[in-house]
Amino acid sequence: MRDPDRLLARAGVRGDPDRDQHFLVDDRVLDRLPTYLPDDAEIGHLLEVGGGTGGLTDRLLAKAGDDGQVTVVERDRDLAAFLREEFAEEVDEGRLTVIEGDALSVELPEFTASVSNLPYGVSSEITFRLLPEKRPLVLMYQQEFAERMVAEPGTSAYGRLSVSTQHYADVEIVESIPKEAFSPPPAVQSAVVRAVPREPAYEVADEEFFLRFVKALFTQRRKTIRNAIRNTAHISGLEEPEAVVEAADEDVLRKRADAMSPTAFAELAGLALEVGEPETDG
Ligand SMILES: C[S@@+](CC[C@H](N)C(=O)[O-])C[C@H]1O[C@@H](n2cnc3c(N)ncnc32)[C@H](O)[C@@H]1O
Repeated sequence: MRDPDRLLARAGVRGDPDRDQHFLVDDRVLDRLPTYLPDDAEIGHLLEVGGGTGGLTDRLLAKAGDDGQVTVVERDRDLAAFLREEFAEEVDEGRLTVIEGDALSVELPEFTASVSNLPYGVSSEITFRLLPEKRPLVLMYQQEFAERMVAEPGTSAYGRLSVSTQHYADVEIVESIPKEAFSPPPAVQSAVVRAVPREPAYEVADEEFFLRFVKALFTQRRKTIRNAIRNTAHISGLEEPEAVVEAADEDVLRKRADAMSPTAFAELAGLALEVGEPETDG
């Protein structure tokens, strides 16, 4: 395996925190990251968002093996050029593709799994690009963000992020990473989250509405669901919030958003779609 300190030296860069550049320089952490993929994950095509100086790219190429491939998306032009040069052999063999561009807007390949140390400034947006692809993900975040993703109902960290993440996948924090594992060290501790996709317990016909509805109800997390549905129709886009209140179970209406499981949210969103006449973008 390539030494991450040497890669950093060869790349001749200093990570720039303003551009979300914190490079992993701890060999042991780098070695462990791919091992967090579930045992039955398909390894054929691994995606890495934010390649940096290539420490993780190197491990992913080893994980993918001679028959597999890796695609790295890197926004920084110099780093993308460095990756192509450093891994020239793998690029020539067709085992590595380096896409220079913004992971929020470039076309992503059909990957089978992703392992990435995400740019923290756009963690949320990237996560919601990757989750709907329904592939296993091992992603690194700021600790506090990771805790919100995996939080359970009734806890202070539970919110919109927890519900919308857990709708798509079973998620858990598999490791916390100290700042010293990075160069330059970020301001806060990091955590690795494993997300294993599964069929939602309740499929909502319009996912965009579901996410908007959850967002709306959490703007009033201290109110009952009954009042939150009524008060947030301008956010959820429900034309007939009262019809939803009439059709929903009393047990649900009495709860607060932070006590509702992701499945309960999905069921309520399904009902709201049926009777609440939500506005649609189309
Ligand atoms: C936290 S660093 C991780 C680098 C490397 N994977 C590692 O673990 O050492 C994030 C990387 O993402 C890149 N980056 C930042 N914003 C990006 C974006 N919107 N799209 C693609 N790459 C981005 C940065 O230039 C940086 O190299």
